[in-house]
Amino acid sequence: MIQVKQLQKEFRIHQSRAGLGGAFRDLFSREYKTVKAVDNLSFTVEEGEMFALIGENGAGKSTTIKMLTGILTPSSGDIVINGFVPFKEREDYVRSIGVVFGQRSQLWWDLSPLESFRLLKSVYKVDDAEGEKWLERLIEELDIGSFVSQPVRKLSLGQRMRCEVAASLIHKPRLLFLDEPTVGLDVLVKQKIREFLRNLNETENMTILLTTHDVSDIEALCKRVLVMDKGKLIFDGLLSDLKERWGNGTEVSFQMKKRTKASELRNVLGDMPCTIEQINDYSLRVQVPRSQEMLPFVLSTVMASFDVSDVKIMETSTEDIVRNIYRTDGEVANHA
Ligand SMILES: Nc1ncnc2c1ncn2[C@@H]1O[C@H](COP(=O)(O)OP(=O)(O)OP(=O)(O)O)[C@@H](O)[C@H]1O
Repeated sequence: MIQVKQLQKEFRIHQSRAGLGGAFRDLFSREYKTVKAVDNLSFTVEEGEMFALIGENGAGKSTTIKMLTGILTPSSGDIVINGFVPFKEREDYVRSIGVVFGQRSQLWWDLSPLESFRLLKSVYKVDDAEGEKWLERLIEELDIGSFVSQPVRKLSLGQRMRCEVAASLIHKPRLLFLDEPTVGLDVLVKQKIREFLRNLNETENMTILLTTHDVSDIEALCKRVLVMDKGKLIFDGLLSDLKERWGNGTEVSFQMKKRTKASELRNVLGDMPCTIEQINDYSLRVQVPRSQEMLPFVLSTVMASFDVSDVKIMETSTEDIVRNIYRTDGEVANHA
């Protein structure tokens, strides 16, 4: 579905000189700096994959999405998506993709989403009977029926975002790009959008690419993750591998029925390489290393030896993982 080979994008940025004299000199000769926003990016994606592109601010995610959607022309390298070269065959290509930019709207502000949907239907020349059935399904699954006839400017962010997702899918594309689709939304709306996307991927085999800063988006939706840093791809693989290699392990909190000291827990866990922290007289936190087999052992040993009233298991967040990758970025280049 997607083939990207040695993709590069450079921007030439004007450098302003300092002070009044500098501004005066700028009038006659300008200084420029070249920024490599995307640097030698290569990856392939099969039809029906749902994957995430992550990285810190300025890593090059938006520039990549803009090249993949045909908005920007690469400085060099190749992109072939669904048989099209995006920036060369834009008109035909955009009929096969849907795009949601979390920060920008594709709905008409003074019209209702429903009117925008109808306009988009005629822009994309969507077949009427089938298109209407598809639209009904989008309205139902995104649960937007109760406000789809109100002007967009009167909708809340969460309501509008669900309408944006519907608008991007009016022409039933094979591929959907979402740039920060859940930014600023509350938990319930996030959940609704995620559920919808999962269902779309399963029932329509739609290929979905997501960029996000919200780690729970990735955990809920994607097995595969691409991590970018300073324009380069530094990891391409399973989220589970990413966690195994760069995660901090698992944190388990035990709430005890009786007063329990960290030293008592240490006695039963023996030489197990985990750290134990006393939270208060009745609760303790155990940091279990990455190895998968250790967690069941810690849980069963502690439960068998103490009167435990509650247990909470917390996995390392993907944000921690990305931070860990950045700390060792010299080493990770080999894993992309
Ligand atoms: N139109 C442009 N002109 C000049 N430089 C640009 C332009 N667009 C992006 N850049 C630069 O390219 C680099 C990558 O930017 P990009 O927006 O792709 O990052 P990002 O990973 O999407 O970041 P964020 O998470 O903040 O959106 C940055 O250094 C940015 O300043």
